[in-house]
Amino acid sequence: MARPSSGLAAVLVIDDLSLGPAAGGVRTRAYPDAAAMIAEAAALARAMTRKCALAGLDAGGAKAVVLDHPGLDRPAAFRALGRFIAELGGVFRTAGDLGTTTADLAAMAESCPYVHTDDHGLAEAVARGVVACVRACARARGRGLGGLRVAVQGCGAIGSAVARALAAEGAFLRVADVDPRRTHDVAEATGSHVHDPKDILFAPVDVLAPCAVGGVVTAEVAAQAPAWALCGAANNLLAEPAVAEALRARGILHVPDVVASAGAVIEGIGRSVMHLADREPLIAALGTTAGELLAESAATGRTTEDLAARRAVARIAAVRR
Ligand SMILES: NC(=O)c1ccc[n+]([C@@H]2O[C@H](COP(=O)([O-])OP(=O)(O)OC[C@H]3O[C@@H](n4cnc5c(N)ncnc54)[C@H](O)[C@@H]3O)[C@@H](O)[C@H]2O)c1
Repeated sequence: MARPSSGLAAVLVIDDLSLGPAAGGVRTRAYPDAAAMIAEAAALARAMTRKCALAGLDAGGAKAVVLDHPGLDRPAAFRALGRFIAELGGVFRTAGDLGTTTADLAAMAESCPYVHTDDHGLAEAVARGVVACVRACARARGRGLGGLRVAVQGCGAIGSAVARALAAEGAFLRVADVDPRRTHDVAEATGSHVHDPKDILFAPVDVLAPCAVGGVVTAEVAAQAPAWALCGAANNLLAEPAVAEALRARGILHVPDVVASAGAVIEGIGRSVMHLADREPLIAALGTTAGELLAESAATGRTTEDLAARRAVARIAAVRR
């Protein structure tokens, strides 16, 4: 959609509605062209479909992306986007994502009841899910979280919550952000070691927890990272599908991000659509799902990414019958 007067140029992809209304955040970025916007929205919407299906939510997947550019009149643009989403009548339930501010969400919510503006507790919900999944990796190696060495990439909303939650469980952390102030604040709050953001994924740790941007786990990371587990909250972590097999072949335990990062959507959809008084059982179940995927991968030789996708497709197919 485009609203030239406000500078709004946005793409909304609704991937699947079989399980319920489609959930997905609004991402705001300086995309190079329309094709890049469509490609990212489609990939993230598909990931949301799988994330909701695997988390046991009555929701499908979607994603909106907004072009960040010098001519963007943010209040007017996000108000227009809110009106557009309101016209859809509730098939798209949204919240924040990278680059979208609290003020942007508030502007959308002026005329749209389907915007989750209260981000209180969402990052902590993601962090509890990540901790449950890191615990599943540690268990697979006969370990606990105490003394586990974890590298956390990104010290934003999610990375800082993940670092706090893992430190509280006794893990030893290395943290890195391209913003040194954020790194410093998180390191100080959690007693963590500050690591160079350029090579945090090659740090000498047990577990990598990328919580910044997607696409960071490249073939080179899969081939050379010293870590034996990968479990982060950034969406669409793998740079390309083939990386999943490279990780498996090296024996790196990989919890797909559609499982590890589901805490926020469980909190949001669990509350607003499913009216669950207590969302914790679904968040705790992420760790169970992670453990099952790791065990099934070890038994079958399939990647956890492939097994997770199959599980999601099977749940959706069952309701379509
Ligand atoms: N916010 C949510 O509810 C939610 C839920 C699930 C998943 N996620 C995903 O988690 C990730 C982080 O989201 P957030 O809300 O914390 O965003 P954020 O903008 O608060 O934080 C992202 C941080 O990553 C840093 N960063 C960017 N590139 C980096 C790099 N190469 N190395 C190190 N640091 C880098 C940024 O400086 C920033 O501090 C995103 O991929 C997002 O899609 C977010």
